[in-house]
Amino acid sequence: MQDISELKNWQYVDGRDAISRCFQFDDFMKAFAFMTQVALKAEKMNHHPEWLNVYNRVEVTLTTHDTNGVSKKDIELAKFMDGLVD
Ligand SMILES: C[C@H](O)[C@H](O)[C@H]1CNC2=NC(N)=NC(=O)C2=N1
Repeated sequence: MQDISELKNWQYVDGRDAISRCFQFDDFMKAFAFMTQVALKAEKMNHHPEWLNVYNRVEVTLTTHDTNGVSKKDIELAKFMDGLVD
């Protein structure tokens, strides 16, 4: 298990070696702009989130399929997302 103590708004998903955070925005377009920025970073990293968008909310779950658990790539992508909103 990776140390996620520095990721203040993320938590381990029950029953999975994965971490998640729910982001809430003013409206859909701000949520989608966030997702667009993350998508570009994910593609650059070749490391992609599992996420659900409902209107102004984006629920993100991060885990690494290749290693069946949370890896440093997940921590890096989580920090990137936090940097966009916090
Ligand atoms: C072949 C493999 O699917 C690719 O290297 C990338 C694509 N994006 C990925 N994203 C995530 N979350 N985990 C992976 O292991 C992963 N692998």
